[in-house]
Amino acid sequence: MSTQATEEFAPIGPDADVHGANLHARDVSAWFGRRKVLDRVSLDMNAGTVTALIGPSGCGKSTFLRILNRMHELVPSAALAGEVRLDGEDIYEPGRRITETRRRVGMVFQKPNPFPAMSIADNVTAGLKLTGTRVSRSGRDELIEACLTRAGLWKEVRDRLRQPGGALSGGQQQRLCIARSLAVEPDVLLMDEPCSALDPTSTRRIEETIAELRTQVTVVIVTHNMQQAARVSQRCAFFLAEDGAPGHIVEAGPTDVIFNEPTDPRTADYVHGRFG
Ligand SMILES: Nc1ncnc2c1ncn2[C@@H]1O[C@H](COP(=O)(O)OP(=O)(O)OP(=O)(O)O)[C@@H](O)[C@H]1O
Repeated sequence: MSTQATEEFAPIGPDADVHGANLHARDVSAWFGRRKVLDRVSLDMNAGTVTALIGPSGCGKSTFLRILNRMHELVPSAALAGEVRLDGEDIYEPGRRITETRRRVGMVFQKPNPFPAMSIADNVTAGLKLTGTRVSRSGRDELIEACLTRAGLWKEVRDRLRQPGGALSGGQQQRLCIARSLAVEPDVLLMDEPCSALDPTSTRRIEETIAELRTQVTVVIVTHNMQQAARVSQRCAFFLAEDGAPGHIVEAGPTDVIFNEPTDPRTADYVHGRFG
């Protein structure tokens, strides 16, 4: 598969104004009860970069993603080892507030999950209460417009901001969830198969949104869709869990290398659809 960047997903120039944080995982292992599901995963996810996590079902991609914003520990039997640094700071350092990490590292899930009865506008600002952020009425309107614009939804909803979020299409709901994540000004946006419940047109729209977000926030995306990984990401990590062993990274690097000249034959077999 060729991974030549199209004009739409062109590389950012050296002078581009890049926001977002650098996220570094070092030797991350994870368990559910006594079962080890991830083994010493190390990965750099840098600002200005969309990093795609790829690999067969059950190899630990979602678990790894959830470790990056401290959601893994919500499962009672879950344990982990290793280090995750957000711009150099250990997010698991004792005493660090989980809410602050979750504000800085947002998450968009597989199934769009807006508050269905809440208005589109209120959905965008729903996260502000959780983070204790206060905004004036005019500031709030500006924030709603800015976030919906960044999520690529503004033009479609600007005349119906008072309508419920649940009245939007699936693809629009997912962009509303992206807008809601952006409202708390995260440094990193984690996306767990954000398009798997969407039709091809909505998928394309979300991919355009990801391309636009790239300079604003560090993006890490789990996807089963190889074309999507090739289209949206600049770096890729291939996860594998072989014969019941815990998941690990076989190979990580620039997306065009992973797709066109990977080092490991298992990577080539996976990206070319020969297994998984
Ligand atoms: N809450 C949980 N309790 C126990 N085991 C779990 C839990 N969540 C995931 N697992 C197990 O951890 C392993 C990794 O799962 P994970 O969902 O991270 O894989 P994945 O690569 O994201 O899979 P998929 O692509 O199918 O979403 C799997 O064996 C799974 O069964």
